Amino acid sequence: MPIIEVSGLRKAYGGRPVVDGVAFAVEEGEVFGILGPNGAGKTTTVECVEGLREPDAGAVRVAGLDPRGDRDELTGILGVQLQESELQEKLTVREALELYSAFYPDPADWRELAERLGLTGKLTTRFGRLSGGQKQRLFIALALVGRPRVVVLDELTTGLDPRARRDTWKLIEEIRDSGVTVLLVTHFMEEAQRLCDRIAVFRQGRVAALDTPAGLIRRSDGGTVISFTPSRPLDDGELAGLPEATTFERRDGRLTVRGSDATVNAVISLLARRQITAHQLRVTDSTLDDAFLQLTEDQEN
Ligand SMILES: Nc1ncnc2c1ncn2[C@@H]1O[C@H](COP(=O)(O)OP(=O)(O)OP(=O)(O)O)[C@@H](O)[C@H]1O
Repeated sequence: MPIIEVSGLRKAYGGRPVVDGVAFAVEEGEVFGILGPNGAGKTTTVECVEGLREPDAGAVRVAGLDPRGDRDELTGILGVQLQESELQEKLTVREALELYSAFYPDPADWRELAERLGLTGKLTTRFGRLSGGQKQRLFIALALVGRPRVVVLDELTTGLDPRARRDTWKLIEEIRDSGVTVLLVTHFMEEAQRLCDRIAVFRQGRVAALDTPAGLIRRSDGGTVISFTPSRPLDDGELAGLPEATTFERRDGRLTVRGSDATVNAVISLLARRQITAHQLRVTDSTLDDAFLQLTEDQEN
């Protein structure tokens, strides 16, 4: 049984639907990503999962519980990343951890969490004096202190420097490895590609696509990209005849061909047959960025 089930979810503000028939199911132990342009309905959806907003229609279940009807029970299962404003500036890290531990009957050892999150040296520091990255670590610790089965992280690494972001990714992987299910809203494609087992791409209040990162990339026309500067010009007719090639373009003498592995092999044998050398040859996979842009290109913000 999926640990999170959302079906037919609808929410409108002032008669304007912002979530319009969203459905997805998250399996226990997954890192499930929600991607989408600004205003696509991601936060509204996760807040319905958290029980913070009331859907107009549809059903949400977390471990079989109704997030609004079974709020008390849900608190023991679901860990939610806090927003900054929800902590007082003067609270120290230790006080915050102790306070939140007291909310749960069987909390995790907050000292161990602080250690795992690199906060041991900051226990007496007031919240208002923590850096952005340290605050994020504290929010993760607070989301985990109740030993949740599911954590919801909404734009967790926004505002973090590249190192803090990478450290946070490692943490999410550790959380996942300890068996916790993670629902992750993010705008960072690299983050989604690295962390998520599956991703729902939202567009205008609906799920435009739901697949693994690799599956989403495969669906886009991108595929594999080979680019090189040929030592002699290549004929358009020969390029057009390459198997599974979707597009080719020339810029400043450099040729870029999109297609599949078969296209790449055909390009290499064509070059060998014509005794053409490929300078600065690069073969890359198209990225989640490409897939995301294609899936969401017509959303009006
Ligand atoms: N309380 C509210 N009252 C009126 N409109 C709202 C309210 N909350 C959200 N909206 C609108 O609903 C739409 C979806 O908002 P939501 O926050 O769910 O989007 P999002 O996908 O999380 O966007 P972002 O990536 O910018 O965080 C937006 O157009 C937003 O302006």
